Amino acid sequence: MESWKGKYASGLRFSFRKRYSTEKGGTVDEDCEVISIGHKIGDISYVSQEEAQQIDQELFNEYAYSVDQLMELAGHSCAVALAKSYPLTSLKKDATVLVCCGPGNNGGDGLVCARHLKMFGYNPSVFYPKRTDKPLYKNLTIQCEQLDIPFLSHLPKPQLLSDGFSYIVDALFGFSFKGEVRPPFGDVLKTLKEVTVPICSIDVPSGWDVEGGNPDGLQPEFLISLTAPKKCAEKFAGRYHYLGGRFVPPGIIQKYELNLPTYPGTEPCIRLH
Ligand SMILES: NC(=O)C1=CN([C@@H]2O[C@H](COP(=O)(O)OP(=O)(O)OC[C@H]3O[C@@H](n4cnc5c(N)ncnc54)[C@H](OP(=O)(O)O)[C@@H]3O)[C@@H](O)[C@H]2O)[C@@H](O)CC1
Ligand SMILES: [K+]
Repeated sequence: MESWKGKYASGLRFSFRKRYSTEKGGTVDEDCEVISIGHKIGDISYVSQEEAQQIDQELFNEYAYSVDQLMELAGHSCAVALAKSYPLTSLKKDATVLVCCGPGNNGGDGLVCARHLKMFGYNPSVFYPKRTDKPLYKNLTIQCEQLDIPFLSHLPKPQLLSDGFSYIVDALFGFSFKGEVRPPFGDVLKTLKEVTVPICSIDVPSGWDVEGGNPDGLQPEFLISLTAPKKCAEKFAGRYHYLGGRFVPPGIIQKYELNLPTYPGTEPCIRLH
């Protein structure tokens, strides 16, 4: 398992020696290492909502990535992390999965993830209640439809969901979620809270404050943080926490003093715990 334990290779690394005076008048030296200013070794970065949005904008505006590119990498890393956590052989024979997609880019990640899950041999369905007319989302929807991925017209009751799906991917809201949940998503979140199969959240557990979390909200079993974990991820108590979205350039890591683990080999994701 490529689990990560306090090892950092990205960001800036500083070694220095601290000298302390002792009560008896002598001195004691201590070797210290700091990875990225402000973070002690062993600390992983958790970014604020504002930082996440700034990084997002910089990737598009300064680094010239398109949203399609990053969404493809992000959604692919989600599908890989899910396949590692819930291998086909561990699921019921038909390996049915429901992907719930929201109106923004988190929902777009969900559509990409559904497509890759299908390519990996899973049997995804999509629930996508609030669509946009933007070509990117229309294309992602057509790509799924062309793979015979069903789109549900309504969300079944919790019992039916628990009986019908091995796990449910929560791609409703990511780092731009703010305030009280607005319709129709209040009912969706209420239903998801009652299912007994694992909930797997992309980037932020939906309905959680991006920084403060939500002790009364969804309690996912799986979370994949994209780019860098958001502050609310410190409150994640589920079984699988992954980092994905292996596209953060060194300039962003340095500017935002990000302390992130090194992805092993060619992996698009890494398990944090
Ligand atoms: N660079 C990266 O790291 C990359 C990030 N990526 C992904 O993008 C995600 C961020 O996407 P995002 O900015 O589009 O916002 P997201 O969180 O999907 O939600 C916005 C939508 O939610 C709605 N909404 C908000 N609050 C609400 C409420 N209380 N109740 C109801 N609705 C509410 C809001 O509605 P509106 O305010 O417009 O009415 C809007 O429609 C990020 O988490 C990651 O998954 C990757 O794709 C690529 C690389
Ligand atoms: K989510």
